[in-house]
Amino acid sequence: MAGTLTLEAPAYAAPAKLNLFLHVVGRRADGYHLLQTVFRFLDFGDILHIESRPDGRIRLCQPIPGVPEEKDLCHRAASLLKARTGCRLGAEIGLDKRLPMGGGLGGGSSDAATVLLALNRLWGLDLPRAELQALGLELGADVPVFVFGRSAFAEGVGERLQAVALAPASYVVLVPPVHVSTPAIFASPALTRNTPAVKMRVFSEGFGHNDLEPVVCDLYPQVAEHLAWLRQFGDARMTGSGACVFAAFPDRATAERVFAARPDGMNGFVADGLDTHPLLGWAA
Ligand SMILES: C[C@@](CO)(OP(=O)(O)O)[C@H](O)COP(=O)(O)OP(=O)(O)OC[C@H]1O[C@@H](n2ccc(N)nc2=O)[C@H](O)[C@@H]1O
Ligand SMILES: Nc1ncnc2c1ncn2[C@@H]1O[C@H](COP(=O)(O)OP(=O)(O)O)[C@@H](O)[C@H]1O
Repeated sequence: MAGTLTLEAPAYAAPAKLNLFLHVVGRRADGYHLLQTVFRFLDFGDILHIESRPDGRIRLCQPIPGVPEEKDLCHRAASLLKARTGCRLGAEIGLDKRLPMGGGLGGGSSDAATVLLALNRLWGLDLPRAELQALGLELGADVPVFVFGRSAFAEGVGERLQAVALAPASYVVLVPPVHVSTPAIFASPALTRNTPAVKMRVFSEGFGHNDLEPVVCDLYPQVAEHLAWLRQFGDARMTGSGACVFAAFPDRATAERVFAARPDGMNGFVADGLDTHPLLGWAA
């Protein structure tokens, strides 16, 4: 890895998430949408290398092309934690970006949560999980669930979280070659915002739908095409505000077989669902 990170710099996982369903149940006075969703983590994601720096500087070894350093969610997470705690230490952060950006897989949010969890310990801060979740919410609506660390039913804008048990599953995830703007989809007049709210005790596979999906499919026919292909094999859905689509399979071999049958030029990956975030034990 380039930069000044030592070869021993430990690696921290930043898993992808799927929204198994995503209902828009209302709108807040500030324009943000009230959602109901179930988040599931995957055993595929970005990898971060993080070390504490004694000089107080926060430095990204390999900034993402096109994302200014001060806007990068890793940098913003470290800066926010430092500012709120008055910590004098800094951080050296290397990011091995594997997740497509703006794909609805929560890559940037997951990176931010991993930085919060890792630096909380590396800087010896010992903030409780709930405080890290609240800091995460200032960075983005999807950050708290990654700090929460368990498969979750989420409400509000994603900050009210309740753990749910999910059956083991392997997922085929397809990555259509388009970049969907989350604000543009939420702002669309075509978006329905009145799916009735549900109470969730147990999640059953196949429940619900994604209210953002028809809006994205209208604007980006490639997303509709990827969904149509995957629907030959299972209950395919879009995750988040897209563009990625996924379907669940009971075992890895079946998922691998479906993925191998995809047409030339269709990209994606196969991943297993996780029950807990790899850094779950890093906050109390
Ligand atoms: C749709 C979801 C579902 O998990 O995922 P992604 O597709 O982004 O992964 C999230 O709610 C996205 O969360 P996140 O990506 O953190 O969004 P933010 O940066 O907080 O918001 C981007 C913009 O989208 C709109 N927005 C976002 C969330 C929400 N509940 N209502 C909104 O109206 C707002 O215009 C906001 O300025
Ligand atoms: N570390 C980061 N990784 C990914 N995206 C980032 C990061 N920091 C800032 N961003 C910005 O956040 C946007 C959303 O990225 P991402 O979280 O990957 O998508 P999504 O919210 O659709 O799952 C990107 O288009 C990018 O401009």
